[in-house]
Amino acid sequence: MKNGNADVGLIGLAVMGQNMALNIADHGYTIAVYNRNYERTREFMAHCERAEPSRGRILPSAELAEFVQAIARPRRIILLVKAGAGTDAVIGQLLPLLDRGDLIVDGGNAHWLDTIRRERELDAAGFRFIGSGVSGGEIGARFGPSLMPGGSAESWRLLEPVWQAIAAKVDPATGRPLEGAAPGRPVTGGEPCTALIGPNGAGHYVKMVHNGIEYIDMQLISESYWLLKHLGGLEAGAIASVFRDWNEGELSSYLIEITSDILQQKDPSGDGFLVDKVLDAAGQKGTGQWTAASALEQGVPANAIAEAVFARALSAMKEERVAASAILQGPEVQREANATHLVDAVRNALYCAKICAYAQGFQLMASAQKTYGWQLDFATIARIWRGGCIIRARFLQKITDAYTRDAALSNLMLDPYFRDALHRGQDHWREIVMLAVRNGLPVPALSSALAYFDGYRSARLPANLLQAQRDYFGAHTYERTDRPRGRFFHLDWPAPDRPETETGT
Ligand SMILES: NC(=O)C1=CN([C@@H]2O[C@H](COP(=O)(O)OP(=O)(O)OC[C@H]3O[C@@H](n4cnc5c(N)ncnc54)[C@H](OP(=O)(O)O)[C@@H]3O)[C@@H](O)[C@H]2O)C=CC1
Ligand SMILES: O=C(CO)[C@H](O)[C@H](O)COP(=O)(O)O
Repeated sequence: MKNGNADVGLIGLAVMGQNMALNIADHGYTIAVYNRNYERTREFMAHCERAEPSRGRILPSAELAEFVQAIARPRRIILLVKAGAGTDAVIGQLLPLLDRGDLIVDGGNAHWLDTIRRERELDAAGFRFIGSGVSGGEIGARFGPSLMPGGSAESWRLLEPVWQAIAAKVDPATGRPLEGAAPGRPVTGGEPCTALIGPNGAGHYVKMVHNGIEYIDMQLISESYWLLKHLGGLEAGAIASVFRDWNEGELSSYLIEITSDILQQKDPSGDGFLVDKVLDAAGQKGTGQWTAASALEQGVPANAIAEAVFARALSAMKEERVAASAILQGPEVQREANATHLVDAVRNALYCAKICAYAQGFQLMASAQKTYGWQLDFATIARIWRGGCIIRARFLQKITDAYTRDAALSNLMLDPYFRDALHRGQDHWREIVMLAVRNGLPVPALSSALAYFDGYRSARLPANLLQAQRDYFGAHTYERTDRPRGRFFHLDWPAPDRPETETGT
């Protein structure tokens, strides 16, 4: 195949692809672009002509073969197309046009098992493949996303300069994102929010867990808003101010910041605040569900993350809930007299639950790495989440510090900083969950995170009875507290004298 001059190629010019192409061009690379539907390419180029200083470095093609020919070898081709069948279709069309050694980078939200399969198949056919998580939405793709690549070290060497250039940048000491990028003027300096996560599907797995954490973070914030609204009697504009204050402290994060902005938005087509008119039915595209399913498969108690997925599912049953609300009764909501205290207590509850949510996400990755033969560096993962991605937060610096102190930390909650924060905040957290329960306000994320905290810190749980029940009806055996672990016993429950036998190890 002919060899062109473009440094990089990109396929898929929907919101993510357009913005990443511009980001790459702003960093001085010449980039060939292609989209299945050429009309989208035409509209994109028209926009570039109007408004983009780097337009001269963007080379559109109407035909896939022409696009491939425009790229210098070994080619680096980024896919930002609909995950799943769309990605396989594009790879299938590309392969006959490529040369051995060319690199395909899938930046979509792919399922990690698909990425493992694609990497194996492409490697066997002599091509290179990287599955890279991309986070930050439209603005991140444009001015600096967090990038989580998975693939071989050899493939990474080809991609690394581009990924390091376009990734979000943070101040290495404080972890604060470097702001101020504009079209044609990317930020300079700072530490890039990207690193090779591991081989094959590791990058996409970590991106999936990022999204699982995103789900629970958003659900916790939404529950906090709901409590301030119903128990505190605060209107959206007042809650926006509360979140603005919180964004100055330990809760400071992109999601808190956008929440404040959303809450202060007036309805553009009516009276009052927009948030009060947005239908309470949340969508989802699958990454949260994959995270919860993976946690179940791995046997990792990521109950709060799963609750966040279920909470979206329950919200989507809007008509059924409306019908049920006329039949099923709960308590009358009693307003809290001391709004200042309520705000403080909710802030502490949110922070404590957030610690648990991240602890669950990191425990899940720690388990998955054993299953898939990866060696994940959790300090690095936290480091590259400090900027660019949806869950970026001041908090991520604390997680980086925790895993830097102890790379083998078994649970984030055990790190001294987070342990002390949980100890400080738990009284308020319990108070808030009790208040919510007493008033019939659903707080699945705040309460399941608390159950996780209490379960994890319990030396003994009622599973003694549960295991005895299993032995009773299914001869599933039990271990004894007065014998070493790994020795199993069975009681002959139906026998009149109920003898106990040791069944082996
Ligand atoms: N939106 C977001 O905030 C984020 C998205 N992502 C991921 O990035 C990827 C791109 O996302 P987004 O920009 O939102 O776009 P979409 O996920 O909506 O995908 C649309 C793009 O995929 C192309 N496409 C779909 N099916 C095919 C096919 N069979 N063959 C060729 N092209 C196809 C479309 O081409 P056409 O115009 O011809 O239909 C279009 O360019 C997705 O995998 C998404 O999961 C990752 C992080 C954030
Ligand atoms: O990856 C993303 C952000 O990190 C995408 O915005 C994704 O679509 C979010 O998931 P969902 O649509 O299920 O809310």
